[in-house]
Amino acid sequence: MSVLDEILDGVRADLAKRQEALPLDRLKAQAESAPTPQDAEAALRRPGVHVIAEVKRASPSKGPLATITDPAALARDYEAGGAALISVLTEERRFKGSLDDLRAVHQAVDTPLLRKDFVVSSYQLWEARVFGASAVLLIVAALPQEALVSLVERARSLGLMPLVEVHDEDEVTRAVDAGATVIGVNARNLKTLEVDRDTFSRIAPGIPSDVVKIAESGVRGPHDLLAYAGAGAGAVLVGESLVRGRNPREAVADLVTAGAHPALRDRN
Ligand SMILES: O=C(O)c1ccccc1NCC(=O)[C@H](O)[C@H](O)COP(=O)(O)O
Repeated sequence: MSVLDEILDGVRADLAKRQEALPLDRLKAQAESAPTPQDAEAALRRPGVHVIAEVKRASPSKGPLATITDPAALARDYEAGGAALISVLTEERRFKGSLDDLRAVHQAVDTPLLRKDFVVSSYQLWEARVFGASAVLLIVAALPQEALVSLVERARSLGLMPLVEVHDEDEVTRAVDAGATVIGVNARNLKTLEVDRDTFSRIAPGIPSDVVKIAESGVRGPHDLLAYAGAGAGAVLVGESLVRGRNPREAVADLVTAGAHPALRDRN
């Protein structure tokens, strides 16, 4: 069984418990008083190469990454550094995240939020709405095509931007067929956990030019952002190097400064 399959088993078990505790009709009722999502895609389509900064406590590949006692304070640092989006991991078993983290971050910042999880059901999209997200991650490798198409449509109907994640050319085809307008290329192979930073430059040329391309994983600093930008990325998604670094606000600001270089701002 791959790491991804193990994660998905845990996600389904935890989801079943939440659905039992709060049936969908009651969750939908909560969504009526939920905050209106922001236009996350518009934020990514502004000129320049953008930074999506991630609240990431732990990972299957590295175990605990940082003691994040106050995710809201970390998110405020990310916002002050200029992040275009903030990603909040809500998977509990392997990443030690939670929907409470998402809510706490939503109450602390105005930046649009990405719910980063392993979405297998529209129930999780409703949760994302209720807890303050403006975007959700949909991982092609985790979903049959019919479910992917349906979740892309449902996310949009709820006002959430679907960020569709791929790792190879076949998955790009599936993402485009599902109607994705924002595609993330993950340098991390979710089955082996290996990070190969060349994945983006190999795969990105096959993604239609009108799609926002996000390079995910393995960004250590501005030099990696510039390399991804050179291969066509419109944004980078960064977790580990920010939560492990000494000053997350400065680290985000350094990336944002690199992404705002006139040569990158003027190319769109
Ligand atoms: O981070 C992991 O080990 C991992 C393992 C299995 C599935 C997903 C995983 N990570 C999710 C991500 O895509 C990253 O959190 C995100 O791209 C940021 O990556 P990094 O900057 O390398 O922390």
